Amino acid sequence: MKLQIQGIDACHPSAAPDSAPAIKKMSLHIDSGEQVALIGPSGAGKTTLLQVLSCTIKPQHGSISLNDQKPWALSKRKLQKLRGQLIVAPQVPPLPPRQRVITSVLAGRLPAMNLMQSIKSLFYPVDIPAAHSALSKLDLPEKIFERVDRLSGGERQRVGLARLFVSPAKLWLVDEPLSALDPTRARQAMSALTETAQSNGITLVCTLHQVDMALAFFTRIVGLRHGEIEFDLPTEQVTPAMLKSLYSQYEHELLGNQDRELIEKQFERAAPIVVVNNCR
Ligand SMILES: Nc1ncnc2c1ncn2[C@@H]1O[C@H](COP(=O)(O)OP(=O)(O)OP(=O)(O)O)[C@@H](O)[C@H]1O
Repeated sequence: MKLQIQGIDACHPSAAPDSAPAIKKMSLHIDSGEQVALIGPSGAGKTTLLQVLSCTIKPQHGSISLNDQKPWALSKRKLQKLRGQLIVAPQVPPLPPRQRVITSVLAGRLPAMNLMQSIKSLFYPVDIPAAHSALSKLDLPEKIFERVDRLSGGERQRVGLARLFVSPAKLWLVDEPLSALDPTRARQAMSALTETAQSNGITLVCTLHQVDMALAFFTRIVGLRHGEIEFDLPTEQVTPAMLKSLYSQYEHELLGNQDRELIEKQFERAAPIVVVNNCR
C-alpha cells in the first residue's frame, strides 16, 4: 500500500486545546512495499504519526491518502473497508486475559472481516495451521492453546506480532515491537517482520527506540523530533552526527546502558546484524 501525507498537523483528541500539535506540517511519501523505521526521542510524535497513517486520528490540516484514496472523504463503510487493508500492532497488544493464544493470533484477521465473520471467528478458531506458522516465526508455537494471561510480557508481545502474519493487510503499522523482548528475541522478531513483509510486498512502518535495530533491519530511516521530520534518508546516509542531533538532550534514550563508543560503532556498521533464527 502506498502512503502520502502532505502538510499534516495532528493533535490527540484528548490533548488540551492550547497544546501544540503532536505532528506539525509533516509531509511524507512511502511507496508500496517499502520498509521504514521511525526513530526519535520520547514524545517526538512517532506513535501519533502511526495513528494518522492508520486513519485513527483525523489531521487538523493537510491531506492524507492511502493508495490514492483520501480516507476522511470516504463514506463510513468505505473507510472501514480501507482500514481493513491495514493492521496496527500497538506496543502493548490488547489481549483479552482469558482468551487462548490461537484466538488472539487469528484476531489479526478481524479488521478485514464483517461483523458476522468476526463473531464466528471468536468462537471457532478455524485456521490452526496459520496460527501455528505465525507463532513459529516468533519461536512460540508451543503456546498456541495457552491462555493469554499465563504468558510473560515478552510472550504477549510476540502474540501481538504474530497477528501480523495471519492478517491479509498490505500495510503494517507497528509501534515499538521490541520493548518487552530480550536482544536475541528482538533480532529474531525484527528479522521475521522484515522478511515476511518483503516477501509479501507489504508496506511496513515501524517505530523503534532501538536505533541499532532500525539501522540493521531497515533501508529507510525517518528521524522525528518535536513533531517534525528532522531527516528522512536511506539508512547508509544516516550518520552518527545526525543521530546525536536527533537525540540531543535525550542521550540516555539513545545510549541506554551501553557504552557510547560501542553504540557509535553500531551506527557505523553498514551490514545487517547476523540473525540467529532458532535461539532455543
Ligand atoms: N492520548 C494522548 N492525549 C494527549 N496527548 C497525547 C496523547 N498521546 C500522546 N500525546 C502527546 O503527543 C505528543 C507525541 O506523542 P507520541 O506518543 O506520538 O510520541 P512518541 O514519539 O511515540 O513517544 P514514545 O517514544 O514515548 O512512545 C507528546 O507531546 C504527547 O504528550
